[in-house]
Amino acid sequence: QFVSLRQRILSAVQKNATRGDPRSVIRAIDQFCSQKEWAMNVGNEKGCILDSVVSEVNPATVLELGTYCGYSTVRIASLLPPYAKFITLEFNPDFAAVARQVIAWAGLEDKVQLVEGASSDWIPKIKEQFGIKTFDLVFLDHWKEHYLSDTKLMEECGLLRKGSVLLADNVICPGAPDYVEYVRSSPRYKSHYFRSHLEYTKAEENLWYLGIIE
Ligand SMILES: O=C(NCCCOCn1ccc2cnccc21)c1cc(-c2ccc(F)cc2)cc(O)c1O
Ligand SMILES: [Mg+2]
Repeated sequence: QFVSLRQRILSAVQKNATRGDPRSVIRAIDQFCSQKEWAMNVGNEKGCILDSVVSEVNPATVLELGTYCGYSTVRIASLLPPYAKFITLEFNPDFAAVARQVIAWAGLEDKVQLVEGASSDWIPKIKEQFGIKTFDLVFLDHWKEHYLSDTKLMEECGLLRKGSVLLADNVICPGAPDYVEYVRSSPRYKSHYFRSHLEYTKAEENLWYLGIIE
């Protein structure tokens, strides 16, 4: 009977990765998606850039918008200090169900809080629900047309501070032109991009790095 792509990704992890070994989980997903079927994980090339930003920021609080199968969630969680608080938000319950199992296979379920729902509903509730003042790092990888509105919403909710870093995937493909235009022209942000490629392809892509300067 029909097995969804997300289920095939989970099976590839359970078959080829070692329980409790995040790197083997990442490798298993990348092998499956480069050899068998494309999927919208951030991928290894952009993933290495993500790793370097997480290591440099060394965040105590992280928000990820867009869990999907948990690939970037595992990459980020495996680099966080023990006291860190990491919230990842997924809209699609089927993706969230797979992500929970991928995160658990990596042995990182205690490092991550996976929340199901829409960013516009959850962002205003994060402070009281999770006892978080501001985020040191935000990884945007959800609906591209919500990057700008959600960044403004995070500002309004006081979730960002001077020094907060926002990292956005897919600013070229599928693209978030209004977001790029807004942050580039705003004096509040210092922004630059890391040249890369769309996951598992040769198509040009950038990871858009954004530092809040005031
Ligand atoms: O669409 C993409 N991601 C978003 C998923 C839905 O996110 C929904 N979603 C997740 C939390 C969440 C919270 N609130 C609202 C919506 C919320 C996405 C798409 C592509 C892509 C590139 C080329 C193509 F030909 C086709 C697709 C690549 C990527 O790397 C992506 O990330
Ligand atoms: Mg993406």
